[in-house]
Amino acid sequence: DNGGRSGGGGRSGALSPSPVVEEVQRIDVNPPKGTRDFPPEDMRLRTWLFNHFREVSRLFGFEEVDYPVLESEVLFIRKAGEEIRDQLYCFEDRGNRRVALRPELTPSLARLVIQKGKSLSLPLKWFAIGQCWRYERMTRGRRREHYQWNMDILGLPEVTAEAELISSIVTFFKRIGITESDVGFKVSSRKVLQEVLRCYSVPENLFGKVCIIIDKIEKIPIDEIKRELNATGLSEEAIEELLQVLSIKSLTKLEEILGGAGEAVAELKELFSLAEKFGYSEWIQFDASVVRGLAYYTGIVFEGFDRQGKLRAICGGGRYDRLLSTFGGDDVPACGFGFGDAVIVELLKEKGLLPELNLEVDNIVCALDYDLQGVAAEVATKLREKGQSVDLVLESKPLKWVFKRAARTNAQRLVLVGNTEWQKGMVGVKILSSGEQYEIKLDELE
Ligand SMILES: Nc1ccc(Br)nc1
Repeated sequence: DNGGRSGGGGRSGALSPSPVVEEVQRIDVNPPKGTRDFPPEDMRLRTWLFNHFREVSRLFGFEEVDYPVLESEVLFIRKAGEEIRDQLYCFEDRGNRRVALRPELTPSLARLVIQKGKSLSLPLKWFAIGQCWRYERMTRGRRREHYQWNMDILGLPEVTAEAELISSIVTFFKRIGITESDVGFKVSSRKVLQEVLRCYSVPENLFGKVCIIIDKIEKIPIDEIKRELNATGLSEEAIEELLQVLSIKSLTKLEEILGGAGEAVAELKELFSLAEKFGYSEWIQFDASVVRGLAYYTGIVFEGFDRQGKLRAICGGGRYDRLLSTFGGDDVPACGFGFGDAVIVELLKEKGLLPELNLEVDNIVCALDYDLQGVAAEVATKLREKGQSVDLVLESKPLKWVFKRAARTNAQRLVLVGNTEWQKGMVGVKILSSGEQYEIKLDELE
């Protein structure tokens, strides 16, 4: 029903009979397993979230970057037993190249920094929001893609970099109404682990593997953790000492155990002192059990958690000073974090903080006769040149239909182009919130 209005124009009511076509089997119109569509109402929430990511990144003076979602598989082949490796979305392309859909953004950043080499002036502060992938057996029915906000600082060995990154995440949380009573950061340093392992002369090359096993400490039974640690060659004594140290939740206690000479305690003390200055002391706590699940972290690590303990980690990050050399590049001190788009939405739902996001349009412009469609286009163009959004009705529709659409699109103003008014060079205007209506010359419309 095209509801044709008075006047010519528009297509005839009856469509010419379509040619006979064979029955077409309907395709599966759902997105591939583990992936999402973003219809308008979901896209509004995603845009709202990403706009906060971008605004915080801008406030902190970071530059936006991006990389291909498809990377050479070699970027992600690490032998530390990481889940991210086991679930790599990798395949052989038609040129017989081993490629992967990126599971994270940091290796791409490292690749680009090596590629740019000396042309980059350090320190660099880059941020990205990118879709990341995993290939997980759908038995667990979990998602295969998510968007991650990353912020990274390269070229700064000082702990001020980690302190700045945590400050940026706190800033983000505050902007969306999340407080320190909702969320905290568990902070530690892999140098704690390193210092314990060195006491038992555990070879450096086991460090990554041990970290990945320990990262599972709250996810699998402790006996399994001990078994896996034992399988790396750690002695029973070393395992016991390690687990003892990992249960420490106070920096003072850690200092008693490790002594004050090591880098781990010194760096963490500096971080907590900087947190005071940044004003987010209430948000962070030392927790030696935090190691994070990526093999390349070398120093301070942190993760955002919900204090009710209902959700998975909200975000996480840390220092990774040795990543570039694993790709044959010259090492550059580096730290960064990843912040996914899924857990944060669950948290906002939990806290009743999901924003009401409706479609907004300034004007809906409609010609009352199809012959005036050109004038309506002129009106729309003038308003758009003034920066006003216009939903231009592109067909002959009854006024009832126009009002219904105006209500659905939350249009602020209805501009009607009718012959009577247009004879006088005027258009009709109706303010939809108040019902006020008037005629006005086109060039006075603003
Ligand atoms: N790394 C990664 C990628 C995609 C999803 Br969903 N989760 C984790």
